[in-house]
Amino acid sequence: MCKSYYYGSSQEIVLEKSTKEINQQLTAEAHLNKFLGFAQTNSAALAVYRLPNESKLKILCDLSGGKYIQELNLEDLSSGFLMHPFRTGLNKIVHFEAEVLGEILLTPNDNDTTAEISLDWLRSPSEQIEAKIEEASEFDFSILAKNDNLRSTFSSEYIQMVEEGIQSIKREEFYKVVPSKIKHIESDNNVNLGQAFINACYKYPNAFVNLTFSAKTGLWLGASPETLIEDKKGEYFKTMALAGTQRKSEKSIAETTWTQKEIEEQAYVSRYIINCFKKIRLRDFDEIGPKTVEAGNLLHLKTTFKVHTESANFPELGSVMLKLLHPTSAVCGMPKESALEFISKKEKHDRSYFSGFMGPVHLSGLSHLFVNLRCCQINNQTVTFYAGAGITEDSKAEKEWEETEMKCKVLSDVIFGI
Ligand SMILES: C=C(O[C@@H]1C=C(C(=O)O)C=C[C@H]1O)C(=O)O
Repeated sequence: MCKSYYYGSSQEIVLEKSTKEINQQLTAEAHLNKFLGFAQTNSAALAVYRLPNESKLKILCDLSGGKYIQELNLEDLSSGFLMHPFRTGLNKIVHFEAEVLGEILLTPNDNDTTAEISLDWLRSPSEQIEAKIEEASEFDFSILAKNDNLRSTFSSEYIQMVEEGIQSIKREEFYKVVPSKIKHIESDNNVNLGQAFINACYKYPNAFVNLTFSAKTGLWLGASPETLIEDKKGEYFKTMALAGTQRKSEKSIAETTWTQKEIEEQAYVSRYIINCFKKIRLRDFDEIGPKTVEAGNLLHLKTTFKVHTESANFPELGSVMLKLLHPTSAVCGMPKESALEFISKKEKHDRSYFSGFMGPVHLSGLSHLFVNLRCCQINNQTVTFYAGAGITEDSKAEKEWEETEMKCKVLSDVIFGI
């Protein structure tokens, strides 16, 4: 067995494949379930993810269980995975160090999850840890928190919140707000997380599919369509304005039409991003869109913003923009402060990591953070789905409720088939 690891600076590791493969007899889902069991029994933090349109999934493990970050400064972080809640306070920013890194190649159009799949180490654990992963027992859901006092948001409550949002917009308190809801589904603690993750990878090829676990953040599964920042060192910086939602129909993407309400709703997000650029006097960027894009069974409007880092001469652009962007008007509203105040007053649940952001940092020169959407938290006996919808003056409350139902379905489909 030959292992070869190439480390760059202390902050950054350059990923090179080692030639060692373990346990050829396992399927991809079985590998993932073993890692989950290992992380739980050894108090480690685990992030499994598949970047949009990639065929490889990455497994990242921090044996110390991850660290709390008080003040987020992207440049100070070492190679790893970042989890940031919607609002800090009760929930904290947590960084998982890339101590152990592996990858699995998912073959295209191969829905056969029973196929044997090899795991390649990019950063290998010790022999002792490897043995522990191989021997790991099943993940025990009954050790997770029991959310007895939480219940699903009623449609009547959500509709009332939307109506109140529309009234506030008419009073010119803000232009746009994004109220969210939660939906609990009983699980009997029999969710096959590995299988749900692999299903999501095949079903949502252009999403950021993620499965994370740590005692500090809990257990989350998601398939996000939205980049918050993509920062490729010395090359480019990207962000996107994603908003406006409709169900995918028979029509082709080119034939899809949008109403004034959706066009305006998405334009607010674009304008918000351009305002952030203005604040730092950045004028030289490419603006691509708005274009119609698919996100599972839904369609959105998307504008991509790209900055060539070298010509902009702004080495800390990623960090600076992250602070300015979050929470964007795609998940909060515009102006940010008054929309946030509305959300804090009216929503009865804690958003936790939903509509926060997460993703790999400083891995092969790339930090790619996604807005945590189309996600759920898995607890003891329940799975909690989160979804929101952008409200403008022309919103129809019942339609917005239906939109949140469709968004919850993105993940409930891969977990429960409903
Ligand atoms: C808030 C969510 O999604 C966001 C809101 C959208 C909208 O209001 O149309 C569309 C995409 C996302 O930016 C969610 O998925 O929960």
